[in-house]
Amino acid sequence: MSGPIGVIGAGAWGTALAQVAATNGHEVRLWARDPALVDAINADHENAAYLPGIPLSPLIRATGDLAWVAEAAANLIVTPAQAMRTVLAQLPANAQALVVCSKGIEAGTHLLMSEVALEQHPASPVLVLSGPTFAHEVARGLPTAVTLAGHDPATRALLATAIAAPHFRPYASSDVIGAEIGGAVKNVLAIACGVVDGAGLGQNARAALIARGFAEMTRFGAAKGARAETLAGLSGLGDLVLTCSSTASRNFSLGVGIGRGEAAADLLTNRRTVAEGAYTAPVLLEAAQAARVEMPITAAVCRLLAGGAVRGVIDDLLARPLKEEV
Ligand SMILES: NC(=O)c1ccc[n+]([C@@H]2O[C@H](COP(=O)([O-])OP(=O)(O)OC[C@H]3O[C@@H](n4cnc5c(N)ncnc54)[C@H](O)[C@@H]3O)[C@@H](O)[C@H]2O)c1
Ligand SMILES: O=P(O)(O)OC[C@H](O)CO
Repeated sequence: MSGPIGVIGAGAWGTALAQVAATNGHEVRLWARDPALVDAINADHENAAYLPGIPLSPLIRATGDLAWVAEAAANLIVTPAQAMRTVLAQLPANAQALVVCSKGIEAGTHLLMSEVALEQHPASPVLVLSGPTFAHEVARGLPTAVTLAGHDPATRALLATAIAAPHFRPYASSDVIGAEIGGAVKNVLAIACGVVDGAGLGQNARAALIARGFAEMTRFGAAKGARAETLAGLSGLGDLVLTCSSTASRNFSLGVGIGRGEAAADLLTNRRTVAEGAYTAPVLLEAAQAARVEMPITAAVCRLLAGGAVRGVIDDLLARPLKEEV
C-alpha cells in the first residue's frame, strides 16, 4: 500500500500507531480534535500530553482537518469508543479502508466499534486491529503482535503489510467480531483484577479471576458469534493477561484505586486519559443480559463503579452457588 496513512485520534495509542506507520516510511496524517495539541505535536515532534518522552518521526503531521486525513489510503480509527460515531459521522463518505483500533461497545446500541463504523460508512472496508499493546512500549519500538481482522483477505493482507514493522507483527484473521470482543471485555476484567490487587486479595485470587474472566469472555463471545480460537489469541487472552497484570494499564490502575477504597466516581472525574472499561462495563452487562449470558465478574465491576462497597461486592461474588467449571 502506497500513499499516506491517516490516524484519527491523537491520544497515546493513536500517536503510537502513527509512529509504527512512519517506521514503514509512510507519510502519516494524525488528526486531533484539540488545535492546541495539533500545534504542540507539529512544533515539538512529541505528544507530551498523551505520550510524553517519545520523539516522533518527522513523517508524522498532526492536523485538525479530517477531510485531508480521510484522503489517505487507510485510516486507523483510535478515538475513545463512545466518541467514535460522532467522529466517523464527520468523515467524508469516500474514505478508504477504516481500521478500528479502539476497544469498547457503544452505549445504547450495544454495537461493537466495527459495527458502528459500518453503519456510518457502509461502502468502506472495515477492519479491526487489537492485541496486547501498551502504547508507550509500541512507540518505543518494543516488540509485540496483534490481530488484524477483516472480511476481505486481499484488504487485510494489504493492511498487514502496510503496518507491519520489525517490532509490530500483525496476524491476519477473518473473525472481526471475535477480535473486538476480546479487547472490549478485557478492559472490564482488568478493572476487576486491579480491585483484587488494591484490596490485597493475593495473586491466587488474581489468577483465578483471570481464568473465570476468560470464561465470561468466551461465553459472551460465543453468544455473539466469535470464534473460540480468536478469544484464546492475541486480541483476547493475550490482551487479558497483559492488562490484568500491570499498573501500566489504565483500567487495572482504576481498579487498584477502587480496591483501596477510593470512590470510582472521583477516580474517573480526576483522570484525563480514558479507562474504557468503566464505560464498557454497564453496556457489556446490558448486552450480556439481553443475550442471556451470565457475567458475574462484569456485574461485580458494575456495582463497584456505581459506588458499591468493595468487601460486600467481593463477598457476594465468592458466595455464589458452587457450579461445574465448564
Ligand atoms: N493506550 C493504549 O495503550 C491503548 C492500546 C490499545 C488500544 N487502546 C484503545 O485506543 C482507544 C484510545 O485510547 P488512547 O490510549 O489513545 O486514549 P488517551 O486517553 O491517550 O487519549 C484519548 C484521545 O481522545 C481524544 N478525545 C477525547 N474525547 C474525544 C471526543 N469526544 N472526540 C474526539 N476525540 C476525543 C483526547 O483528546 C485524546 O487525544 C481506546 O479505545 C483504548 O482502549 C489504547
Ligand atoms: O491501559 P489500558 O488498560 O487501556 O490498556 C491498554 C491496551 O488496551 C493494552 O493492550
